[in-house]
Amino acid sequence: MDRFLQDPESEKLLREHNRALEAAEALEGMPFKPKTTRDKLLKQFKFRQKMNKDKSGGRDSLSAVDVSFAPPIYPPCLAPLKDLKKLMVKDLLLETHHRGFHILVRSITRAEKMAAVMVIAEDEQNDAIQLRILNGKPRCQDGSIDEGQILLVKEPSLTLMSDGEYGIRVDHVSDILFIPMFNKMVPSAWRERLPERETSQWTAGDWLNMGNEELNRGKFYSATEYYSKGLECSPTAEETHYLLYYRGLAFFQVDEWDASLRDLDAVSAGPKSDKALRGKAQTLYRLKRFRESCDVFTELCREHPEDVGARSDFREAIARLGEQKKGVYNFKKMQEKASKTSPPLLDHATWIGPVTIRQTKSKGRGLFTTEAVKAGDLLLCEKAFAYVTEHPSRPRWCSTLHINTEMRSTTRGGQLALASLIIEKLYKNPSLASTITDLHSGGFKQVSTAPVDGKPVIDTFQVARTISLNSFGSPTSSRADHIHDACDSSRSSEMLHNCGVWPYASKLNHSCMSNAHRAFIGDMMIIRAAVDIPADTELTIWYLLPAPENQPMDFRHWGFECCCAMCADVRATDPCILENRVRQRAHIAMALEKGSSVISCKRAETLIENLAKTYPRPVEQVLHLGLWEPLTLIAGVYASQGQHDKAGEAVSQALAAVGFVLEGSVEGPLVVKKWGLAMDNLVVAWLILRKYFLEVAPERATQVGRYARMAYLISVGEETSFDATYGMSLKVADEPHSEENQVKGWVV
Ligand SMILES: C[S@@+](CC[C@H](N)C(=O)[O-])C[C@H]1O[C@@H](n2cnc3c(N)ncnc32)[C@H](O)[C@@H]1O
Repeated sequence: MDRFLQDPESEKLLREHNRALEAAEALEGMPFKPKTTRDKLLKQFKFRQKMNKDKSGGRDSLSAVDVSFAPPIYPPCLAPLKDLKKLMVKDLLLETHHRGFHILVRSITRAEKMAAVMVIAEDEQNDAIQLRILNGKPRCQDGSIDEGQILLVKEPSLTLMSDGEYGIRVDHVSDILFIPMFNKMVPSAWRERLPERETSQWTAGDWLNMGNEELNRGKFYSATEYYSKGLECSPTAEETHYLLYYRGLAFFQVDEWDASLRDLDAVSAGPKSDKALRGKAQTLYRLKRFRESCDVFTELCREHPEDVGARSDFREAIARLGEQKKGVYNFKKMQEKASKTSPPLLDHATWIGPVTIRQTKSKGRGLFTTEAVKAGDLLLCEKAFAYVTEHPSRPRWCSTLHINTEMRSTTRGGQLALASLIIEKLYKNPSLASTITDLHSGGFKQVSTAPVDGKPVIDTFQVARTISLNSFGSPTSSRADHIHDACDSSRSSEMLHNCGVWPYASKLNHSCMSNAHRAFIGDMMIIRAAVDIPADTELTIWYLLPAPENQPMDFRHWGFECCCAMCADVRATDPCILENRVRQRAHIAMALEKGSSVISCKRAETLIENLAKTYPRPVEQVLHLGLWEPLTLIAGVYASQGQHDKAGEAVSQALAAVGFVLEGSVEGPLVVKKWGLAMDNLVVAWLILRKYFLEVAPERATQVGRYARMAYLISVGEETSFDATYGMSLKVADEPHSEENQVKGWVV
């Protein structure tokens, strides 16, 4: 999740922006009289380019002071180009959306990529203007627009930019068209490279050669335009074959898999048909259509057994199909890969387990079990549809700051980048659009998604709203997070510096009394049952961790109020009692912080008893969540003193407070009859209990150790790394107590 900033600096920025915008709005409809000349605009732009380059250590400026602001919501242009009249820069009106018009310009600088892709462009009358493309860069995957590129903006909006200059702002990717030089709309004065009289005589073969030249130069978009033109010029069967084949390859290179597949599908038997088949299989793989990918690989291997290179790709496709069908993953390898790859994008398939999407009574859709499952069972393992990383070590000045004047908020974080990534992916591959448009969008009024001028229409604001309701922050791996938490209980949101969208898991609703738990390995989300769950039961997760002080949880961002027993109880509880709980917890923490003397432990015990009295209702009716932390804290202190009986007693009480029902003890086998909440340091709690059993009934300790593993499986998503994480600690715990045996960081 993005971080909402409330520091004075951000507040000031928001106020200044609001003032500037109000002043700008007062000028709506006034003629645009540029206060900055063409030369000055160019000079300012070049200065900014240099500053960015310096800040990013000489690399081109993909990072810099990124400030963006969300304008009032407006829909993308739905009109075809033929219905739009042409405008010049001098015709533009301030703070106006020029519905029914378009403007044709030529970039006179290279693009600068900050929060937006920015260029200075001129019209045919040499009037220059700043142009900013936000939320995606469909034609410039590296954020670059070459000098001389012809651009057409549909229904342009002239508005005040964050730097105080007026410019054309493009929020919807479908509102900007990249016009090839040979297009008839391009004025002859701008056609330096390809005079019209020349290209009008070209044959399909000429276009093919020109396309190949562009392909070899790595200008893939440009190449596709030449091949497309060639296909319009009555090509021979052989030329058609090559035009489609190379265009398919070029589309593949720029991640336009829908178009690539269409072309490679149409390449019939003939030269390069083995390569076309391989390209097709790879494209289907990218589209996660693993069954079809395997079918094409099978055909390829049958008809071209000499193509040994295809076999390793085929093996990967088979592995993905296996994951998709059976839900069997090599979690150990996944952990290794996630720890070594940045961003941690893992090449794995999604497995949908015994779950299905159904309508709930009051929460929209939800995810339900299709059969009874046990705590720890895998329910879903999903690959992120889109995922971005914002490293916390990234200096403040190069992190995106987003000002939303309408929502009156200033945020910093990855959601803006995530929205851009998704917009780009959908624009390039319309077949994927419904994955996002089907998600809950909080009642956002959707525009028609029918293509216009042969291109999909993407509403940026709809995607942004959907992302804000369906994306989640995530650690690079829950294991790393788990280790961090166990060593330092002061949980920091800075750990959640990645964010992504997992469309299937997005159907999970929240409950503080959740019965499922999500974990991450890179961009794979792993959902496991946190308790035993009957068939046909709605699964819920935590959107936010339940507050231990039992303050009412704030879900206004998602537009609901949690109705779980704990939240209902908090609402019904006298605020003085809630305040008392906060005070008691602070006193307990202070008592235990002061050292582990007998007196401080005794005082902490008394305070815990007092805290317990603030929960008048029995735990069967409402959990005593606020007791968990103090009880596990004191258990850790007792364990470190070798007082395992007291430690075991405190853990048993802590488990009961969060809903665990244990049966048996020293006399009989210890069995979890009912699982409670999947608390963060549950594993450590079980390990303290295990140590107690090692002292009093060693034959029971193994079972308790299994529960520790189970808690780890639920929390981290997999169990294979348990020994590496806790092995040393367990070994130490099994030995007689001594000061030196404490593994730094672990409380066991
Ligand atoms: C990520 S979506 C969850 C799936 C959603 N219910 C759907 O129909 O697609 C988040 C939205 O679900 C709804 N929601 C989630 N948990 C809820 C709860 N405990 N009570 C009411 N609504 C809830 C809210 O509308 C929230 O904005």
